[in-house]
Amino acid sequence: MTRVHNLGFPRIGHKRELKKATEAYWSGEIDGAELEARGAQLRERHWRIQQTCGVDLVPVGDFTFYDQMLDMSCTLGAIPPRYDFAGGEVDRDTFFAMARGSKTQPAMEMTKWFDTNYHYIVPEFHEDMEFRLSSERIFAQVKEAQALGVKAKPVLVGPLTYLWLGKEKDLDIAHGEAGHRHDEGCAGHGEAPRHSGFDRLSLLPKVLPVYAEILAKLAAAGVEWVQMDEPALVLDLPQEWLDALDTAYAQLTQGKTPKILLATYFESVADHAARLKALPVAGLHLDLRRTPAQRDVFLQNYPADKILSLGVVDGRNVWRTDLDAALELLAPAHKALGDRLWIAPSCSLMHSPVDLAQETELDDELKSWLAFSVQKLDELSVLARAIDKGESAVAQELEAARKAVASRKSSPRIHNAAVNARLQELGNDDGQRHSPFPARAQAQAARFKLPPFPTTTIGSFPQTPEIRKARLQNRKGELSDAKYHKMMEAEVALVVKEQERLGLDVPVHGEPERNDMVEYFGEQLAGFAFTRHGWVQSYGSRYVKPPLIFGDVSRPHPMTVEWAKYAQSLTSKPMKGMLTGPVTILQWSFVRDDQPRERTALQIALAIRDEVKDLIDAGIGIIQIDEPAYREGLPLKRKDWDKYLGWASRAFRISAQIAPDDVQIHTHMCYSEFNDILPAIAAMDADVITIETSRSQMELLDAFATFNYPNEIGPGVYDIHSPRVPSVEEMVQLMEKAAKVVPAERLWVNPDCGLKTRKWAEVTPALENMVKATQEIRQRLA
Ligand SMILES: CN1c2c(nc(N)[nH]c2=O)NC[C@@H]1CNc1ccc(C(=O)N[C@@H](CCC(=O)N[C@@H](CCC(=O)N[C@@H](CCC(=O)O)C(=O)O)C(=O)O)C(=O)O)cc1
Ligand SMILES: N[C@@H](CCS)C(=O)O
Ligand SMILES: [Zn+2]
Repeated sequence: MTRVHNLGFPRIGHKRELKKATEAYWSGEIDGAELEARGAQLRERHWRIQQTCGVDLVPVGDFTFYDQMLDMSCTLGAIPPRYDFAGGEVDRDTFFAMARGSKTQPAMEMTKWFDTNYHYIVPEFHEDMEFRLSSERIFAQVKEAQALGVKAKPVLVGPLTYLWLGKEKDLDIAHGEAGHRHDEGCAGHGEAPRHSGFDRLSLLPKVLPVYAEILAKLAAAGVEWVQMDEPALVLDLPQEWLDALDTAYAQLTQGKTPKILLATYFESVADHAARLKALPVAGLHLDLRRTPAQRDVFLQNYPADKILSLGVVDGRNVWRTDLDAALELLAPAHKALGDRLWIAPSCSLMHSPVDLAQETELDDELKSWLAFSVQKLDELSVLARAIDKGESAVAQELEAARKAVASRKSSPRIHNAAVNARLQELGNDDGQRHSPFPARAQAQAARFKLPPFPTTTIGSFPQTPEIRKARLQNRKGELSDAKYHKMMEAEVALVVKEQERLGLDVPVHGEPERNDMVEYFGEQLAGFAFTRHGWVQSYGSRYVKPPLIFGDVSRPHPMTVEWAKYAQSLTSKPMKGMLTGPVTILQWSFVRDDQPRERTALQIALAIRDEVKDLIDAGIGIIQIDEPAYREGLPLKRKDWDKYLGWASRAFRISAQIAPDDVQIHTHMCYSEFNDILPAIAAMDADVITIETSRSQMELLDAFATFNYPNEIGPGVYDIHSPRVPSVEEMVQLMEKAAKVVPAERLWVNPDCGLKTRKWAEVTPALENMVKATQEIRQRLA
């Protein structure tokens, strides 16, 4: 029999119960016992759903109150000394302090999980670190599952991936003497200082005994299979790390342990096929959605003592699976492996929304094209029955899938001749602006007459509970469109007035009308659909609802122009228009899989270009096109980088190209490390880039200087992920540091990112200080 298993189920709950429970706990509304009870309820519900869908082996340990990497750090006792962990079991307060910071200590760093929009808590390592089993959570959850009659397959982050994704830190940082406190809003900061004399791989011999202890305990608890997630294997790992894989798994398979399923996903591991086949583990999992070609490489001489799990249902996207194609992909594997073939989603389903059944507002046709987590598991069950009992046993299901796939292919909703004609017309146009940067800079200086070190912000101002509540009431029909619009206008007026009072040189409208910087645009563009409940976790208790790109993209009407015009009418200063860029919209949406991403990006670029034109026609002279996901879109394998960076920078340029010389185009980036892609950032040719740098103390700018970045830069001087108000002196110092590496006439002053997650009580004094710091720096340096 073909076994169906799952790599992970979304933990957030159908109605975001996890978010509500954790936030209620943080605010003191519920106590720890209630939080645990709600967690247990969610786990039970999710296990039952998976059983009902026919999953034979159910993942356990995929549930966490914050992040699976943080759970692993707690299990291994990898607690940075600054949290004063006394040993024993890691308590809840320590766990959340590591995630979000405490009154006295900064949180741990957070960064992107591979090329997803999920962020994990980065393990911190120091040379003398000791590891010790410090959490019983995984064992307790296994027991909980077993008591419910669930066949549990515990999931652990494997030792190689765990170490690879962590960072060496100086002990003074681990002790909390450096760095700033930040809260749960912190996502993906710049490169943390690395300890030069120590390599985290040297910790492997210390970490393995704890893994061995965990495995032994799981075996004693009657566990048959453990899933070890080793997605780091899809990256370009150094040779010594690959060699360490052999050592690690040789050690972990000694003695009485459960069988190990080593899971890889997000890319191919075909380059390591021989090594992986020779590992003493009991099975491997491959992501065939990303790279179907892996199948044959692994099937060749696949060891007779191993099972092979094939991920044929996409865990990262929302489209219904073409079951015929999946069966075709599985047929040779079944022939070669028989019952040693397992099937699964390509990766954990935590990157997919929970249940399509909740989407009562989507039209039937579109809905028939989709599968969320629950439906994906149903698809696997159909595939298993088709393999085991023949296609006639699931004829109806296969026919329904066939119809849906055919309807999606041929639907007139997908194709828009005008969009394709525009792409055709674009030809190979590289999107260069009319004049090179120096000429543009001159025209812009003459038009805007900005002072040296101009001050600005990144776009959003606090999204207050009142704003969110009004939006919800409007959606429910309890607040009319007119009243909602008036409320948002009042907010814009308040934000503009506050910026005038503060003396900011380039104001923004504050983005109060936007639920999210991508979803807002997705809701207005043709070719996009949006869901009511399609949330996925972005980090901790922060979730996003990615729009669905199902067809050719175009812009039926202006999206931001009225807001920008209104904001401009309130001030004589140049109002900065605010757009999200094509790569970020692409990256943070569920994208169509029937055409290359590049083509979809270009379509979005043309839609954004239309908006840029309308903003310009409305008199807006400065326009920011945000690209925080530019780095995240980078392929996981270096060999694929150039191709991506070529089309990504072109898509950005195409969106901005229409701007005449005296229109200043800004872009903004955050949440990533940029040093390795500076030429591609320069190739975007934005007049000004505002970029996250304050947390790394402007380290990033060294790279900008070395590369001789040609255009203007606003290195963030205020870490908006922290509630802490930076002092004037601190920001002066950061600017002085910046002015040492970038010519003063090319520098701007601004925060690291948007202020939407902050409170006014933090924002106002921080911006006051930022303006004071600028006045000082002008006196000293201008
Ligand atoms: C910059 N970041 C973003 C990423 N991806 C995006 N798509 N968008 C981003 O901004 N990736 C990298 C980072 C990740 N950072 C964040 C930061 C903050 C959030 C966040 O705050 N998420 C909110 C949901 C935002 C949203 O869509 N809000 C809607 C709906 C609000 C809502 O839940 N309403 C409730 C009722 C609320 C009430 O009564 O007060 C309801 O509908 O039931 C809106 O504003 O209308 C979150 O809450 O998690 C995400 C990623
Ligand atoms: N304009 C957006 C960018 C966030 S990355 C904001 O200010 O929130
Ligand atoms: Zn940002």
